[in-house]
Amino acid sequence: MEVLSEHRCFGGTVRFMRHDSRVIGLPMRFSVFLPPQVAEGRPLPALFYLAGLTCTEETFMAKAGAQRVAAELGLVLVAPDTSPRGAGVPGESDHWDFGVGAGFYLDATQPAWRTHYRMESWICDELVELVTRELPVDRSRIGIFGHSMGGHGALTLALRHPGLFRTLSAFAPISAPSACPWGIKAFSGYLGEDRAAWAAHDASELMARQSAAPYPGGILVDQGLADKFLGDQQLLPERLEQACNQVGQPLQLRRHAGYDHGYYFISTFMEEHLRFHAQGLRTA
Ligand SMILES: N[C@@H](CCC(=O)N[C@@H](CSC=O)C(=O)NCC(=O)O)C(=O)O
Repeated sequence: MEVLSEHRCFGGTVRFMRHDSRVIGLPMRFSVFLPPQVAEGRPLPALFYLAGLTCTEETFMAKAGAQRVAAELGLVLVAPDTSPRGAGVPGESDHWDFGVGAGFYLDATQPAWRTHYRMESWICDELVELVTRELPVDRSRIGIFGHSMGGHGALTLALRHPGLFRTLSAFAPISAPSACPWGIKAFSGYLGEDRAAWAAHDASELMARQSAAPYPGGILVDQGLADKFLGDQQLLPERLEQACNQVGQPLQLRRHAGYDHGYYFISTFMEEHLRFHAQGLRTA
């Protein structure tokens, strides 16, 4: 693991990191925030944040305003990049919502993409292993959250890997990707036309298949009502709400008048998400 840069922040440290990923077959970047409590020498709870389309490992650290409260709560923050970079797939940078910056947190199965576009295995296998080995992180107390495409990632990775992430929340997640233009484009490209394969990466469909509530302590989702992408039917939070109701999964889906899709919205509610996770990870 190589430290690319390091910045003091609220008594802790923001680090930008790169490592040679075995799973992706390329160097991958991520950022971490280590709170001041690392000096106490005990493993700390950690939160993985998955960012949205066009973002990098820097977006969350620079824009979400999470470090002050994470420093107070003693939470390590980990923010992975949103796709492989330099895979060399023809046309991979031609679209802002597919390819580079748009890995959709799944392992692609289609020939052009499947060698390098393996974001699910990178995060759930390699990165969790790496940060728990190299940083003072308690593997039994990891939570996950994310925004938009990253909200889809947080929800699906949590549901697909029971027990890995103890707490779960999202900002304006793509809640039913099989039924929205972004998801249909990404799933067709990465997974092909088999709709059963899509369902296994669709948060609402995964939730509807649960036999019991996977997060009995609840899931927190915030959604702005002035979000352009909500109006464009890209997010479909009502489908997640319906699936949660169906299986008895407690969901706090908070709809906020006037807020859009961007980081002004995210930073407004960031503190409440951090406290929600810290509370859940304390009792984990
Ligand atoms: N270029 C796009 C807008 C891209 C965009 O809004 N990305 C969002 C995530 S959208 C879903 O995953 C984002 O987080 N952007 C980073 C930011 O700093 O706001 C367009 O032209 O509409």
